[in-house]
Amino acid sequence: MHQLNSSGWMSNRGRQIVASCLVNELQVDWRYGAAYFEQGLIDYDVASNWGNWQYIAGVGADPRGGRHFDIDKQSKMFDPNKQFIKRWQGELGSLPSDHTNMVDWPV
Ligand SMILES: Cc1cc2nc3c(=O)[nH]c(=O)nc-3n(C[C@H](O)[C@H](O)[C@H](O)COP(=O)(O)OP(=O)(O)OC[C@H]3O[C@@H](n4cnc5c(N)ncnc54)[C@H](O)[C@@H]3O)c2cc1C
Repeated sequence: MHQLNSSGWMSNRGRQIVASCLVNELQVDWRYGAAYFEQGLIDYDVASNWGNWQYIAGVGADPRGGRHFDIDKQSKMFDPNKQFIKRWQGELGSLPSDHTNMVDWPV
């Protein structure tokens, strides 16, 4: 979220992970996340954004559930040396890796 907030961009994997986190760990209505991405993404596109949020939330045209990303597993697979986390985590850098909160979300 720090990357999105400061640059307006995030990788596809990052978007999927934070969307899953908002919906599953934080139990927030996916539409708040989609609206937040809409105002923050430099490549915002109505169909890609809202369609991908629906996909992660398991609603819409393809309402299959179970798209819950395991944050620790994703981190170990794609950021094993925690370079990305260290680069973007900012003031949360000293907290445990399993720490999730709403500090960067507009809720
Ligand atoms: C929750 C969420 C919101 C998103 N919102 C947007 C958005 O507002 N605008 C947007 O352009 N993309 C959106 N995407 C799709 C995707 O994240 C970006 O297109 C991708 O990150 C762009 O990076 P890239 O150019 O390196 O693409 P690459 O990963 O190299 O892919 C090449 C091209 O394929 C297309 N593409 C790749 N993955 C997706 C995908 N999951 N859905 C649709 N197209 C894809 C893009 O046009 C991209 O330029 C969203 C994805 C998620 C999970």
